Amino acid sequence: MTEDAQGYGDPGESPVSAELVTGDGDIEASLRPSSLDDFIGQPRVREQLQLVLAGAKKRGGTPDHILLSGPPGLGKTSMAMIIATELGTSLRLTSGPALERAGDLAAMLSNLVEGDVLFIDEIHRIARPAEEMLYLAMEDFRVDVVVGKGPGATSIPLEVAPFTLVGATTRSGSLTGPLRDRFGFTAHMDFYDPPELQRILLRSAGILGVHLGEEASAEIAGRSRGTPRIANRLLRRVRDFADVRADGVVTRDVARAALAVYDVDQLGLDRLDRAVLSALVRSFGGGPVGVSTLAVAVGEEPGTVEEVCEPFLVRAGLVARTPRGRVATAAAWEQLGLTPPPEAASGGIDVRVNEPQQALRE
Ligand SMILES: Nc1ncnc2c1ncn2[C@@H]1O[C@H](COP(=O)(O)OP(=O)(O)OP(=O)(O)O)[C@@H](O)[C@H]1O
Ligand SMILES: [Mg+2]
Repeated sequence: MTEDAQGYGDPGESPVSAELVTGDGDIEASLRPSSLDDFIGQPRVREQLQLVLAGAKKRGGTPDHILLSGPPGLGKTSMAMIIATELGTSLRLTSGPALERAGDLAAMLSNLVEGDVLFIDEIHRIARPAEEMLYLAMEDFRVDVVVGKGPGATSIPLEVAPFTLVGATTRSGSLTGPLRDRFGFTAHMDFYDPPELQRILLRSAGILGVHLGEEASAEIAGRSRGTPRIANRLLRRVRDFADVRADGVVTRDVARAALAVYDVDQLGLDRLDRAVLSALVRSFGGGPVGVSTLAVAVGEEPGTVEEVCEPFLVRAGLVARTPRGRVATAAAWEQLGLTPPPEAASGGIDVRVNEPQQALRE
């Protein structure tokens, strides 16, 4: 490890990490939207869910099982809680890793009351025996509990009260086919655009009692990587700065100064992201270069570069993955204040945001 490398700190603790980190917990709970109307963004998912829930209510039954899929910090847990609230039932919460043995799940299922929402977070990490038990429970609202071992083992059928399973996953691709097929509805959560993040920030500021100006909210929204969790975290860092070094009011300049202290740039890149980008452009002429070579250049583990930095650099259109290695796009050169060589890949455009406008013009 070089000294430089230590300077980046633990990537999981970066202010722009999308993962839940120490200190997020209690605050996040207080910032969760509590109804579908309160939930900002994801208009398609909200409309679809509204129909699923209203349909079930009208028929007086339980809704289909629901899978919420999408990257960390976009509101899956919040949405699961909203589903239970909207149905007027209670939420029983567990997670894939907690369901190690089938017995763990059987205990959970036998305690359900009719209409309950069973929320299994990180459902892709559920152990195989529990998963197989879940198939039957989802389909027929019963489970077979095996008692004893070997030839003397008997299987006792157990009724389960009709319930709605809500599963959340950041990796819907790792779900087995049979499990995925048993969900009647899958909601794909997508990254938020800056105006939506701005509304989320203004709402959070209201709850936390932070004086957040319109321009300041735009400044923070632009650096939040499309992720409400990051937006809310940056808001808290900016609030600290405003309370300690200013008069508590978050203006655009206060937000900028605060985010500079935390090394979060205009695009929401942190120090390690910028180091990777700089190595790619300055040391390797823009690539192509292999991810492990790139990792050595910044003194980080290849896994960290690949899983922590790269996804956002690619999404932001700064880096392209090619069969020959990683390549800097023209936007990456420009981001570093350099003139891109003519052969640099274009990229650099957030296709998702631009698409609808494009369609309107045609
Ligand atoms: N649409 C939204 N409106 C307002 N706040 C939101 C919204 N979506 C998420 N948040 C906030 O972002 C934070 C993270 O949301 P949540 O915990 O639901 O994400 P998640 O998708 O479950 O993440 P993970 O994959 O890490 O479990 C919460 O504090 C929540 O209040
Ligand atoms: Mg969650």
